[in-house]
Amino acid sequence: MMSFKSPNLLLHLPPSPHIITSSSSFSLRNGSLLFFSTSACRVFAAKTVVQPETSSMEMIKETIKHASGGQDRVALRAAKKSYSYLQLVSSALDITSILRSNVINGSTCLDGARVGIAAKPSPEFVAGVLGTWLCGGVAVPLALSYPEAELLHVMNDSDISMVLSSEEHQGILENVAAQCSAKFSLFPSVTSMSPVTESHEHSQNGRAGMISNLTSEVAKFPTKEGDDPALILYTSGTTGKPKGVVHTHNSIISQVQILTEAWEYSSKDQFLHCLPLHHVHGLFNALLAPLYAGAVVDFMPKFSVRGIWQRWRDSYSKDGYKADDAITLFTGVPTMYTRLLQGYEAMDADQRAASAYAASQLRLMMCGSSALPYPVMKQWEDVTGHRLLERYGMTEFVMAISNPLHGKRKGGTVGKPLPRVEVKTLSDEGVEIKTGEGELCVRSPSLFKEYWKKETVTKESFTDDGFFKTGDTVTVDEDGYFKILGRTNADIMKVGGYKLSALEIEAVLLEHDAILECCVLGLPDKDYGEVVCAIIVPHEDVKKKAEQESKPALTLQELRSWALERLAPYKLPKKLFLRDKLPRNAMGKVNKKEMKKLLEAEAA
Ligand SMILES: Nc1ncnc2c1ncn2[C@@H]1O[C@H](COP(=O)(O)OP(=O)(O)OP(=O)(O)O)[C@@H](O)[C@H]1O
Repeated sequence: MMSFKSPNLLLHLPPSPHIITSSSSFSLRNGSLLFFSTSACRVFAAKTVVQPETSSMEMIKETIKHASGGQDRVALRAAKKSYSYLQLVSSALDITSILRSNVINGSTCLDGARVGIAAKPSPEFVAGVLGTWLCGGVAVPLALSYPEAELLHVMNDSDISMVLSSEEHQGILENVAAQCSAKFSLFPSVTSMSPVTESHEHSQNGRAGMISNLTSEVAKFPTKEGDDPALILYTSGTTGKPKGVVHTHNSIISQVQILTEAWEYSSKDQFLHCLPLHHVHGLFNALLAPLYAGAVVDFMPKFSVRGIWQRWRDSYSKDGYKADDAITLFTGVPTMYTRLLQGYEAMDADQRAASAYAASQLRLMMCGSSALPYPVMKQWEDVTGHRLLERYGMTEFVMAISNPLHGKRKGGTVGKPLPRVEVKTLSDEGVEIKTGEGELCVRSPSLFKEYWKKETVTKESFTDDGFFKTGDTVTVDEDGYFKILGRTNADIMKVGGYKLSALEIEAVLLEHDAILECCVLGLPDKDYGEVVCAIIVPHEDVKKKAEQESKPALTLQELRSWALERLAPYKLPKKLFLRDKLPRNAMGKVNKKEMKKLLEAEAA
């Protein structure tokens, strides 16, 4: 019996038959099965739940055998072109040829060799990851915003054998590849659908031919187990130097199934995607899980406030019109919603009405990666009617806790554990606690395997019973909803005898009319250990008015007397810095460790 390592080669073929063989070591229930075909191939999604250690070669072969009929479905949209599941798989197979001839002299298995993927969100990126998995490699999505030195660190650390790059990034990547003795190739371009193929139904004979090609092509690839590495993602480095987080085929398939189930992703969904792909938010929540469910992913590679509102208005209009390619799902980091609200406020009355209506028609809007400030959540709800679904995740386990799709979404919390995710809270002494503040620990089928080449750090990150220690301080409310108080070593300040959450203070300060953005952190103090310090970006109009009057947009005294009614005295900021903007990374996060160093240097 042939088995295959990549459960992630998932494409959608409706109407999909139920595929169960007596010889299969898996069962098909509620998820979806991604599925590849030959150069004339296609990816299918069949509802399934994969048991651990299942090989997807079996599923692919069985799916091919039973597949019949159906259209050439759209998987992706990018730059006004559509790409079918079939075309993606076809390109993935082209990529296997490049990898095989460059990395392993024509043999079939990369055997865990690392392949750097350098492309903006595009069909090339997806085909690159799928092609790497298909021939036994480990995909390493590269951060395109990284300067050369950081790219070199990541590529040397993960010991990359080959880089696949788009033309746009050829200059820098060819150079870095040469410095770390990795092979380099440009992506072959992915053919887009013509308007004819977009609506064309393949004949039964045509499909039979494709399926038979697919079967023979796929059968040429080697067996790998579900616990083999499939993906290395580098952490953002908020808490230290970026570490390579190794995910396996099993952890990936588990996560996409968990998300599909929790948020009811389906083939009826169309996801507007505008996040980077080297972080879990953009890669799993907005790409792999929707593709697994057979949805369409619509790439907008650069976040654009105007572009997003426009895309929603093109999807729905107040006279009841709904476009065929209407967006149903959206996810973003909190700062994106802040910017979208600013864009909304700058519109005239008619455009506001049209925009608010269009946004209200989406099925689901989600938020995460950092704390969603309550004022932003409230304003978004007032404008669009959507209470944002806030969830909590991390590179090491992707998503673990979420507010519900149906049921109460509680502001200021991230909800409850997702299906099949176990959590516990440990006190400073390492004892499990049911109330009060402590470190969140997570055990889930989506947990990573290890930090790349960091055996000791990996070991230290887990409890004896296999829970991953997140480094985040949390509390649980009376209904079992989790509240993230922040990174223990960056957001939890020790002031006098108190442990204070910077995130809690930030949420309150953001309610001040003059404050657009803020960051709270503890600066060293000889009397109190640390003092609360607020770095504030004032609203543009407040800033302009203050400039005209030759005074600061906000003084520490004004801030403290306003906050006195809302915060305990020991939580009031003792230092205030006004800034034009906050230094944020690709996921909208402020690196507080870096920020502290800068402020300390400034104060010295
Ligand atoms: N909804 C949320 N509310 C508050 N914090 C969140 C939320 N979602 C994610 N986070 C924060 O983001 C962290 C995970 O992000 P990521 O894995 O990118 O790590 P990082 O902290 O940004 O970088 P590094 O691991 O390199 O320090 C979580 O541990 C948590 O602190």
